[in-house]
Amino acid sequence: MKAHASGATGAATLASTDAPFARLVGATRRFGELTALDDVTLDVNAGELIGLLGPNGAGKSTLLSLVQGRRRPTSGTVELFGGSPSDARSRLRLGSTPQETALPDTLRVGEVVDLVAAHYPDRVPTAEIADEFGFSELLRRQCGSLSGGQKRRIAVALAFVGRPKLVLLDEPTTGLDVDARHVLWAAIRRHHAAGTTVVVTSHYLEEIEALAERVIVIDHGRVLADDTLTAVRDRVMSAVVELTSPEPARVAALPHVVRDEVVGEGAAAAGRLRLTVDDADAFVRELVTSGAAFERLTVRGASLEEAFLALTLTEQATPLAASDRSAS
Ligand SMILES: Nc1ncnc2c1ncn2[C@@H]1O[C@H](COP(=O)(O)OP(=O)(O)OP(=O)(O)O)[C@@H](O)[C@H]1O
Repeated sequence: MKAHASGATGAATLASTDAPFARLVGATRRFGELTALDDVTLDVNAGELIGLLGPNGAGKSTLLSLVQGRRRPTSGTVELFGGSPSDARSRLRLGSTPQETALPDTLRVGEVVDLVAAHYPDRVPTAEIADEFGFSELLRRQCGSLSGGQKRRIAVALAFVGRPKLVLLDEPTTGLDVDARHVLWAAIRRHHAAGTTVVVTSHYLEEIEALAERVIVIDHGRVLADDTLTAVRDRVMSAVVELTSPEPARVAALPHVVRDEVVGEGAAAAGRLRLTVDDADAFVRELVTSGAAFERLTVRGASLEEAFLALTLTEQATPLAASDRSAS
């Protein structure tokens, strides 16, 4: 795993400092017995657009809350702009959207935008931000009358209204339809191109693919991968192969098999194997060359859950026990 990203964007040169905008070193956060974040070390550098990808409960929000200074690490350190995340000066350079949007029901949308913008020395004009995030027609509406998706769009826009250097977006497009999602993605990309550093969390691979240049995959509080989008996509793009074979242990031991299980019940399903492989074409070539008997082979793309699982197993390089292979 690498802790520093290439930051290969033109926007990186706009930064006034070489220090990372955020730095976590061995950051661990526990809630009682539960370790939500486990020994995380990474930098967020100026100009990056980072996707934090992980399933529900992976620790994404916890990581953001440490950077925002809303929570403290149980152990390890977290810095924001080279100082404490709870320092008010640091927060002026930070924009964020809470997962649960809480806009005051009785205020008009335009009033809320002005209220939030008033905290910042240099703000985006209301009409401009509304146009960019697609809610110009809502400016005079009371927040209480808005749909969940409309509130979501406004909440994300609020993260950018003070022209912060670093924006943290926690699942920005949850609950949005495809069109609204695309409007938001375009606005996020525009702000990034103009020099804003962005960290966005999601459990949708599609969203991370649409936005991020660097991807950090997190699960059970641990960083499983931290690399370019292309490199991470290659690794999570595993496939699931099913086949029936009288010699399952031999098939499961072939190269490219990351995970194996026997599926189905009863005699009819005996020898039916489900394999997660990191390269389906290469696996099938190996299978044929091996001479192992097989029939009824099917291949499909792995679900994100299966891909995460495969990634976890690859990272830990867990040897699959022979007993697992023959388990029913
Ligand atoms: N205040 C809290 N008290 C106890 N447990 C918590 C608290 N906040 C988070 N957790 C637990 O920590 C783990 C990580 O949660 P976190 O919200 O960071 O995950 P996430 O990746 O953001 O998930 P999601 O995608 O569902 O929002 C989960 O098991 C969660 O239940």
